Amino acid sequence: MTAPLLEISGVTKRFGGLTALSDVSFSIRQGEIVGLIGPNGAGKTTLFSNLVGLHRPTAGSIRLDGTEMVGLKPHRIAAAGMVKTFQNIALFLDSSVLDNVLTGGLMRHSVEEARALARRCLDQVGIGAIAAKLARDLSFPERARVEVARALCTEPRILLLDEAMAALNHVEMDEFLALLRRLSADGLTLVVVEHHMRAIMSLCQRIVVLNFGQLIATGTPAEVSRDPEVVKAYLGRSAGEEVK
Ligand SMILES: Nc1ncnc2c1ncn2[C@@H]1O[C@H](COP(=O)(O)OP(=O)(O)OP(=O)(O)O)[C@@H](O)[C@H]1O
Repeated sequence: MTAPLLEISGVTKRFGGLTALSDVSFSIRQGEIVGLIGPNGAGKTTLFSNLVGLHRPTAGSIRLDGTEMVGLKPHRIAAAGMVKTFQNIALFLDSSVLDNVLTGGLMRHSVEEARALARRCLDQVGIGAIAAKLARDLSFPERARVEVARALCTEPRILLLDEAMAALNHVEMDEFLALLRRLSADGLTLVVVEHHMRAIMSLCQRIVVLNFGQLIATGTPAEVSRDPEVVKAYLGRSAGEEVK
């Protein structure tokens, strides 16, 4: 058994009197696709923010390939190989797709190298043809892909996707899922927060369920979808489909 790529141990996050995450522990192996689900307010976004250094956990440890990430600034964590895409896609609207994506590469590369890398990342996500388009003119599916390309331009080992499929219809979502499967096949480790249950269940090998900041279940999609506590907290309300 190889050591986990990401090891989350006893992570607690309090905002004043509110405990958004309570002693959360789980680990992720290299190459896995893990889904993170739970009702609104369960702590999913807070966990992502703690993982990438936007928030510092009140307690606990986050080890990436054995190295402690707690206390590091987001750019150091990104340089170590862990980045997230954003729930509300924050692109530079008056810049081209290529310029938006190359910002991800400037951490390690010169502008020229970052531009070449950005072109490869755009090709990787299937939108090389729209490199010159302004971000403000993009469709939702294009935006979702640009956001992934920008994250890929940081050359991550593990990519956290925060509701990247929220604005997509079913056909667009299936195309996006195919992209994520390709990235996974290329060796990228993925953690996906998503309310679309069909997407999560078909994509992920393993699912972690949060409720009121606590980890209440982890297992394969089949295991968690028949876990009585998960059904009560989350799935029961959705009849197995989209929840919001
Ligand atoms: N910066 C903050 N200050 C205070 N409370 C916060 C902050 N960020 C999150 N919270 C609270 O922490 C809890 C967890 O919120 P979080 O956004 O992580 O949940 P979530 O599972 O991502 O929900 P959703 O599915 O709605 O995005 C909520 O009660 C939320 O109000």
